[in-house]
Amino acid sequence: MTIIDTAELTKTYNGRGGCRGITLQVPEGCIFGLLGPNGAGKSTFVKMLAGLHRPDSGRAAVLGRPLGQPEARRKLGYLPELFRFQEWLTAAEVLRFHGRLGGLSPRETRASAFRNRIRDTLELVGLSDAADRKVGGFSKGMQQRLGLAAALLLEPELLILDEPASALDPVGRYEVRRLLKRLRDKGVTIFLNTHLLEDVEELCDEAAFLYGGELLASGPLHKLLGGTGVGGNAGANWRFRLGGWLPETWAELNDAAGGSLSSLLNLVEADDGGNALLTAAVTDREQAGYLCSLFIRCGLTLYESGPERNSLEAWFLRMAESRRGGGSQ
Ligand SMILES: Nc1ncnc2c1ncn2[C@@H]1O[C@H](COP(=O)(O)OP(=O)(O)OP(=O)(O)O)[C@@H](O)[C@H]1O
Repeated sequence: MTIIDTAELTKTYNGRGGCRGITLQVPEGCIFGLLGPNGAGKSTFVKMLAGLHRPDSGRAAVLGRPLGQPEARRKLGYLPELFRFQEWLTAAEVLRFHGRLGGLSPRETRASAFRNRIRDTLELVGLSDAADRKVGGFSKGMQQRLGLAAALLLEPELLILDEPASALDPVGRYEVRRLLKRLRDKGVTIFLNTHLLEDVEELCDEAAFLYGGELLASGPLHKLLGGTGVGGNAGANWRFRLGGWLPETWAELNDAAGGSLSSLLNLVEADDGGNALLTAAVTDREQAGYLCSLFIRCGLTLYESGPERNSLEAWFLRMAESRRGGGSQ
């Protein structure tokens, strides 16, 4: 099922800025990253999805229903880019208030099931100890965690997060990444607007790139990166550091793989000590895992295997540069 489906969606501010003609599909159960430089139109697009901005033109459906319909909004969790909470309330009280905003009756928000839900949600975002503290005394990172808790509170099917980790320290970012992966595993679709490319690289199955209010590219991440030829070989997006490499190793690996290796794998460098760096254009993690098992079967030591670092950054810069070169701005 397509969870977000837009066609030529447009919103400008008195004819300026915003975003124009955005046609985008987000499949169910994925983490989708929205990328683009400052002022690209990302937040404008996200606000339309969340029902906060009315489009000037175009069509969109969220969770199978037209934008802004209460039925779809009930299944949607939203963390805005700029949030402010009632400083005089405690964290638990803020969430109870969000329960009311989400359509629960006063009785329902006082029920023990909902109190437990508040407790569990605060635990999910690492705020258990702060449940009864006033939000006015929270650090920015704690407030962002509370914002995430508010978005998660009513167990949404779609989570729209506008810069969810911008105020978090490295541990907080790691925890949020882990939480988002767990939610995806449970079937929640996550739409992520972020400048943190390492988060996109690690989390996102698909992504879109906005520039100057227009959509320049969208699709599965490995296809987007592959299309630009970023990396050691055309489309390389995975790297392996190996030990025990000998001059005859390549031929052995190729035999073990049935002769199909050169279209997939690229030997970037190998030294006399047997250390080798290889890159590959893999289509998914399973294919990277297959290569790892191949290396081990051939007696190599696998020191490192993971996404090619900075490939997304290189892609991002190229996309922005190509557009600037094209004189669109
Ligand atoms: N309320 C507003 N009134 C007038 N112009 C606006 C308003 N909100 C956004 N814009 C303009 O629309 C364009 C897109 O802004 P938007 O905030 O959607 O971009 P963004 O990609 O989210 O940027 P950032 O990464 O800096 O948050 C910008 O040129 C911005 O100045």
